[in-house]
Amino acid sequence: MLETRGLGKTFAIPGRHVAAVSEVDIRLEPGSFTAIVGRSGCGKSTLLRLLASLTEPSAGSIHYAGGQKPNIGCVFQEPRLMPWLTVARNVAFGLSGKLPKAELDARIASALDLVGLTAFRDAHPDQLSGGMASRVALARALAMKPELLLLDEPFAALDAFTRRGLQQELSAIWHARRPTIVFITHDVEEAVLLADTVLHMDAGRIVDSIHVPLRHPREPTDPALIALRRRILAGLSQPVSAVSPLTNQEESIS
Ligand SMILES: Nc1ncnc2c1ncn2[C@@H]1O[C@H](COP(=O)(O)OP(=O)(O)OP(=O)(O)O)[C@@H](O)[C@H]1O
Repeated sequence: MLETRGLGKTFAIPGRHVAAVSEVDIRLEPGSFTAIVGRSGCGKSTLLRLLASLTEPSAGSIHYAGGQKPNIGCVFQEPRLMPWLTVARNVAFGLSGKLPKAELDARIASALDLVGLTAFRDAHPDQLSGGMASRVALARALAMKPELLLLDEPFAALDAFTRRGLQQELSAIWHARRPTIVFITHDVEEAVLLADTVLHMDAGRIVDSIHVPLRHPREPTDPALIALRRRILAGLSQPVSAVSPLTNQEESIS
C-alpha cells in the first residue's frame, strides 16, 4: 500500500527546532492493521498527519503502490461533526458534489449501516451520545471508501463499555472491507486487540515493531493477549534513549 523512506518532520519554534518525526521507514501491506503506541509527545499524531498528507515532510518521502495515492479516510479523537447538519449530511460531508446523488445516497446508507446508525440518519449531533458521534465520524471516513483508514485515538474519550463496542465494530468493518488501517492509541490492550502489527514510537522514531499472531475475534481475557500486552508495556516503560523523549527531540538552532 505504501512505504515511507527516511520520513521526518521538524517544527521550528522560537529558539529551537523540534524533530517530531525522524527517519521513519515503515511499510504498510494492503489490508494490514497497524497500531502505533508511544508516550505522549513522541510524534504519533505528526506521523499520522504525514501519512494523511495533511502536512508536508521536512525530510524523506512516502511511496504509494502503483505510484498512485490511495483514497484516504481520517478519524480524529474528537468527532468534529457540523452541529447544523444531520447525521446523513455529516457523513456526506466531503463527498457532496463529487458523486451522482444516487451513488452518494448509497454510500451514506452503507456507511450508516456499517456503524449501526441507520435509524439516526436525520438526527443532529446534539441528539447523539459520545459513542454515537464517534460512530458518525467513522461512517464519514468509511463513506470515502478509503483504501487507507487513519485513526488518531478515535475512542479515547469514550467510556470502557462504549469503547469495547466500537473496537468490535471497527474490527468487523476491517474484516468486511479490508482497508489498510493505521490506528494510534495510548492503550496497549486496544492495540493488541485490534492490530496485527504494533509499532512502538519513541522520540520521533519507530523503535520496535511487534507482530500480533493472534486470531480474530480476540478477547481481552485471552492469556496470550495478556502476555503480549505485558511484553509491549515492559518495552514502553524501558528508556529507549538515555535522555527524555522531548529533550532528545529538541535541537538548538545555532
Ligand atoms: N504544529 C506544531 N508546531 C510545533 N511543534 C509541534 C507541532 N505539532 C507537534 N509539535 C511537537 O511535536 C512533538 C510531537 O507531537 P505529536 O502531537 O505528534 O505527539 P503525539 O505522540 O501524538 O502526542 P500525544 O500522544 O500527546 O497526542 C511534540 O513535541 C509537539 O510539541
